Amino acid sequence: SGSGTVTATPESQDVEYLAPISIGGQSIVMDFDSGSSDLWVFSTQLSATAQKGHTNFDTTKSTTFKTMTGAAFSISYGDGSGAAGTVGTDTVNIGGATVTNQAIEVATAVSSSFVSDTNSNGLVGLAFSKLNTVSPTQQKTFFDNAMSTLSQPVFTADLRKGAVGSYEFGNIDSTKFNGSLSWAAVNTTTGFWQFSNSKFSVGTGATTATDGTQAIADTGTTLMLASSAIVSAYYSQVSGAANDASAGGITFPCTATLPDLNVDVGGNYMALVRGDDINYAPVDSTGTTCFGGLQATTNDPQIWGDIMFKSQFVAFNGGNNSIGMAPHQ
Ligand SMILES: N#Cc1c(N)n[nH]c1N1CCCC1
Repeated sequence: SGSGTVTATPESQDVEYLAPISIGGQSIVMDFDSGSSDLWVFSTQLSATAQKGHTNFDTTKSTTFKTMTGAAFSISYGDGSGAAGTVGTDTVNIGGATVTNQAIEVATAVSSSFVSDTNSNGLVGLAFSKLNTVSPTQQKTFFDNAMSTLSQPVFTADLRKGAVGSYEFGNIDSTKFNGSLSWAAVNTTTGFWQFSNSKFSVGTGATTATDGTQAIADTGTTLMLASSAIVSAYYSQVSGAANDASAGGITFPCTATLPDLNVDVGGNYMALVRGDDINYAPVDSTGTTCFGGLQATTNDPQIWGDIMFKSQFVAFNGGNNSIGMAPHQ
């Protein structure tokens, strides 16, 4: 109902951005992910080992939780991580925006990377509901459920490099970006917030066309995974950049000057990704070699994650299936 805003806090090295939600009155810090569509949470039904260090949702302590008999979920992510469990409904409140019958996916098993990341206690999936994994009856995302009662059918991501930002539902705060938003059509067939990317330029260089590539806006991915055309053109302008097998991707001297990257979004907006944001982090404590925030993927669509969000304020419009961007204020 109305609107709601929560603070988005980066984990160390901006690996992911976490925000608090309330489930049946229990406050739980979650990873907000515009690249998936399940709301699942650590629970007291997990093994004691898995629960250790986490906030674990306890269905027995919620007076509003209702079991969804016979329902189950099982989700696996591109990085090999995953979770599975049972399903119920409860009241979810995110910064004031409330859904009373939200499907809550109660984890009974989670993969090791989730267990070890004790800052995060589950995910809030914000992609389209067609990707939700609940069976036998697919469930809707929080945003899908909230849309009809939000002041506007939108949510926004204001993510910052090494600093707190915000997620907002139902309102677009124009004090958070420069100028006006540029809107692009979203292709909803894949279930992602997917748009066309037809060209790019590096620094002040010439614009290069890309043949019909697409990209998704994915807050649940740390880096910006782009086509090899973009990535090779970009790093050709960075002296000392090279693929570094031991680091698992392209690295460069931490002293390198990184140009800005301009990427087309939907054919009518060149989104600037700051070179400074593409210097992701040193690969080790010596601070000599740095890991690129821009890495190559053969995946189509490309997966534009948090590195892009650090330069661009992003609005997701579920009313007309469009995505809006503008440089942060
Ligand atoms: N891999 C991956 C991935 C993605 N593309 N969006 N969100 C992801 N995860 C959320 C929690 C773990 C991975």
